[in-house]
Amino acid sequence: MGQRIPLLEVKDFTLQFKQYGRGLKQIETRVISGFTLDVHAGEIVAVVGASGSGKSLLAHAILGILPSNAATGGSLKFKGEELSQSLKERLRGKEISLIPQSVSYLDPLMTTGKQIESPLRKAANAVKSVMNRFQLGDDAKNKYPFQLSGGMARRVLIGTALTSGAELVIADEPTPGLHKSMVDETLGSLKELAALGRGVLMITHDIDLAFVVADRIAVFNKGLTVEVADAKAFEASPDNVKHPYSKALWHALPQNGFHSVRGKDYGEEIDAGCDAGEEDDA
Ligand SMILES: Nc1ncnc2c1ncn2[C@@H]1O[C@H](COP(=O)(O)OP(=O)(O)OP(=O)(O)O)[C@@H](O)[C@H]1O
Ligand code: NI
Repeated sequence: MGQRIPLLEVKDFTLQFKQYGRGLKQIETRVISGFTLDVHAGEIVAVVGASGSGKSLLAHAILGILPSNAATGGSLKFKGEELSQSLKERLRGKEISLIPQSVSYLDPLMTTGKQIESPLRKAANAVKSVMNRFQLGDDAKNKYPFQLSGGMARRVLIGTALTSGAELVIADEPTPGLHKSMVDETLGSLKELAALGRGVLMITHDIDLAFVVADRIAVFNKGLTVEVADAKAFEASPDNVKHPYSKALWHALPQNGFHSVRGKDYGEEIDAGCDAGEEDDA
């Protein structure tokens, strides 16, 4: 990727929570330690890690939407500029867009059509094509979030991020519960964004999804990057990755024998399965 300045640069990033223990004693819990990663324009980088390992918090830190008891260290830069809270707020939804993990991020007071339209001003054609692509027909357009099924709400979130024109799209577990065809549309859309020169950070616990779209895969375990690997090489063989945790993720895949690795080395059971419950609205 040469000397180009990355779109997103995460360096020695740490995240901890202040919580009250017994007797009002404050304790700090470290969730992310020394995380380093960059995303260049035109590439898809996946962050793969187990549930509860801090992946969503990383996304929320980049967007400036962390809970108030969180404190961070290290550096987050967008196009070479340190991301202060005020810069994050200026970029959010414009140059940096999030496909959130939870559908509760939809604005309850805005119809589907308006949500998808809102990051833009008047690109009616773009809105229409996204609505068609994600099977959100004219009837969906006038619905409010409480009237949408889970799968439909998820498609609205994806559509909203796609029309935003953002240079960096962060997709936090974008596909659970979607039909296979919609999973393919979503992954295809992320690839198109990268082909258009945008950067995509895709967060997932499902390494197979990462193999389908990512150029590079950052393996994340308990808030630490254990390594950043070339996606194609990683998919081809566990010999192409260095860390035992990455190798174990590969072996845990169904097509590689489903060797679930019990956790004494990693502190948890590695689950490479996909939790894809089928979409509930068709
Ligand atoms: N406000 C908070 N105070 C204390 N701990 C928190 C807070 N919010 C999140 N955590 C903890 O931080 C950890 C990481 O959470 P996060 O949601 O980033 O995980 P994740 O990797 O996205 O998991 P999943 O794959 O399930 O989405 C969790 O163990 C969670 O309990
Ligand atoms: Ni998460």
